[in-house]
Amino acid sequence: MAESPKRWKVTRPFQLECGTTLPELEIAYHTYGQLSAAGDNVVWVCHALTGNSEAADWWDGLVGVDKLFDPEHYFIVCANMLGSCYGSTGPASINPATQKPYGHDFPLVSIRDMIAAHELLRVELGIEKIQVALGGSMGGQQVLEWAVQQPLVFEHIVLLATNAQHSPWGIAFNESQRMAIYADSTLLEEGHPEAGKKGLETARSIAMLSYRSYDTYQLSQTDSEEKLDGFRASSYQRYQGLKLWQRFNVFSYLTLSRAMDSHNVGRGRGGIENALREVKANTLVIGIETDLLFPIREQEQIAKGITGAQYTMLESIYGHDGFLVEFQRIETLIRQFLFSPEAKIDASPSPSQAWNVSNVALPGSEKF
Ligand SMILES: CC(=O)SCCNC(=O)CCNC(=O)[C@H](O)C(C)(C)COP(=O)(O)OP(=O)(O)OC[C@H]1O[C@@H](n2cnc3c(N)ncnc32)[C@H](O)[C@@H]1OP(=O)(O)O
Ligand SMILES: N[C@@H](CCO)C(=O)O
Repeated sequence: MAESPKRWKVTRPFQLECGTTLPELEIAYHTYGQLSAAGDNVVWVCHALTGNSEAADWWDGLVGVDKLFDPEHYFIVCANMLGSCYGSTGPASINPATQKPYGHDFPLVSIRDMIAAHELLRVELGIEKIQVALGGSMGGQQVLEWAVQQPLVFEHIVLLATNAQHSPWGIAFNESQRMAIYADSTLLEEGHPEAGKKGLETARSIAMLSYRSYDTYQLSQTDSEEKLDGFRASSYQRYQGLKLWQRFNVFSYLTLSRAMDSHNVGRGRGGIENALREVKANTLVIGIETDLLFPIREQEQIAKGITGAQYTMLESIYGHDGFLVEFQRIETLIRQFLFSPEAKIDASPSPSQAWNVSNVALPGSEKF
């Protein structure tokens, strides 16, 4: 990370939905800009599974000087989610009871627990209203859950490539990744320098198949010469696994994938439709045509359930990861939603474009 997050320690016990209590809580977060005297310039970004609180880094097309969310005008907050490994309390944190990292003993956390932590921080920062909250994937799950819980806090929400309840399909992907992690016999080996490495690498490789699409692989990983073995797509899978291992904690990965599975805004609220009716924010829902993991019918369901919500679909070859990559087109959609609300964003998906594959360059494709 280019800039270290701020850290706020909550020294009282933090009750989790599963019934366990964390004796204390630390929240790592970034802020950009200043809260206005009227408190009317807050933008809150929720990051996705392996993201962090440095929104101006991983979403630099949207957050930063001269960007849509410019710190000159907005007070932008992004907090590392509970259970992650980028500064907030998670499996890599020291368990006060043992004075050792929680590791595999870290309790089950839910999306609602993450929102409880965000809520503590919101109050600590003196924020009463959030003008715009936005997030994709697991970040969108958090924003939606929060807007259901605290309808009066939010003016606008933007939900990208997300859902109201994590699907059996999504849970199955997550379980397959957890199976890969547990199949690595080094995972719980104390003192092993690379405990869980092979498992996490394999999990990321499986996950990539759900984040991209046939066309992304076709475009970036087609071999230029005929061969029997040693294909580009194979080395890409291995590299993506290694890259995650180098920046992530395997126990956080297990924790966060379980938290994602727990997501259901309808739980204990009489179902999803009832829950979505609670949302009062002006809402924009963005789906990605090629998203295999959170198919667009999930975003259509959210948009149909929230009164007055607008829905639009992005045509993109990036699949689910499009919410991290297609920031220019996302910026245009959000700008229109926020500043030209009278020009309704087209809610009906337009017919698919035929992609001219030779014209599309993917990051990294030139190197292999
Ligand atoms: C500390 C941190 O970095 S946290 C960063 C914040 N992270 C997040 O917010 C999580 C979400 N982000 C992501 O998931 C990703 O970063 C994305 C989706 C935005 C982009 O994914 P990327 O992996 O960067 O892009 P892509 O899939 O095109 O892969 C490019 C990489 O694969 C490499 N690559 C491409 N083809 C091959 C191949 N055949 N074999 C081996 N490596 C390959 C490229 O050289 C490039 O490597 P680099 O990342 O070291 O430069
Ligand atoms: N690429 C994203 C996918 C999950 O939305 C991540 O690693 O967080």
